[in-house]
Amino acid sequence: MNRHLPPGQSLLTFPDADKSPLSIRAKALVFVDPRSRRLRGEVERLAATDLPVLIRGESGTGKELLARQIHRESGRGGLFVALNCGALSPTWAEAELFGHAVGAYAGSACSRAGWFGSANGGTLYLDEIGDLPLGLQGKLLAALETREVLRVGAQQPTPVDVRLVAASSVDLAQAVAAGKFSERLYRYLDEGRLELPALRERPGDILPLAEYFLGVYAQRLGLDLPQFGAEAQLALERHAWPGNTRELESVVHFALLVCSGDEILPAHLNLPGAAAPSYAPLTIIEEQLARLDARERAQLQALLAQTGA
Ligand SMILES: Nc1ncnc2c1ncn2[C@@H]1O[C@H](COP(=O)(O)OP(=O)(O)OP(=O)(O)O)[C@@H](O)[C@H]1O
Repeated sequence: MNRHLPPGQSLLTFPDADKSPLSIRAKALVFVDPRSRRLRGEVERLAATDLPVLIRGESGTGKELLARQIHRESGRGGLFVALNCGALSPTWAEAELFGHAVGAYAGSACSRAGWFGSANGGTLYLDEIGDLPLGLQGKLLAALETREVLRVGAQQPTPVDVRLVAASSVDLAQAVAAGKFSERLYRYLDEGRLELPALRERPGDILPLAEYFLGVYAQRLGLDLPQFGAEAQLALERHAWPGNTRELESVVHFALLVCSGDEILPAHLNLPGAAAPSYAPLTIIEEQLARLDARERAQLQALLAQTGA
């Protein structure tokens, strides 16, 4: 694994990853491209402060992994609580985020802390913060600034100490200009800004990430570790990766599953424009043949023989 990684800070492994609440995938951060290495320095600097952080980056670039790293390096003892703002229920968003008191709703026999309260002493990661309803944006800012939260139906505020790390795939400055995002919350978040470039803008990360994922999946699936052939490496480097690191991870996972030898070829990557994989059409043809009667099968086989398939 990581045969081509240069020595030094390129792979940051999490020693206690198995014991931590981090996802099974998040066992390391691969930073090889000069832009990623610069980012690594900014992450270290911001993690040591108590500043809120806004991570801007396309979907699948690794924003959540970066947010987890900020929490890890901050030394905050509480939980890392991750929430996608687009997944909040339109009806219950306030109670989901800020919690509720006993009896706030019919049948609510106990109080709940909500996502915000659950991150007390830790870090609240709000993905796609631009999707947070405008009314809640003001309440979020008030809770962060006063370090108190008023649960739905409560008479008294509850003290909370939460560090916010937010992420957005859209330009929040434009959302502010369009009246869709609170300017005050934007200014609050803008104190700690991290730009996570798209994978195509940090090409030096592509092969190290691919090798890292190959090693992770080979180990997890108990498979021998193949190598990326020179042409496959070129295909990986040439692809534009619209789905960023998440897309690369699934391409590598797929390649490992369909590669039968010890070398991954461009066809195994199944990238648009790459050589057509040899296994898929054959499988489809075999399936089709099995469904036909003897006469149809003979006709199709004759046709295939003519076309050379
Ligand atoms: N530098 C990296 N090193 C190792 N793995 C990475 C790196 N960046 C991203 N990944 C992996 O890529 C996948 C996508 O990352 P993540 O979920 O953090 O992206 P995201 O930007 O938060 O995506 P979304 O915007 O869709 O929520 C995850 O499996 C993550 O572990």
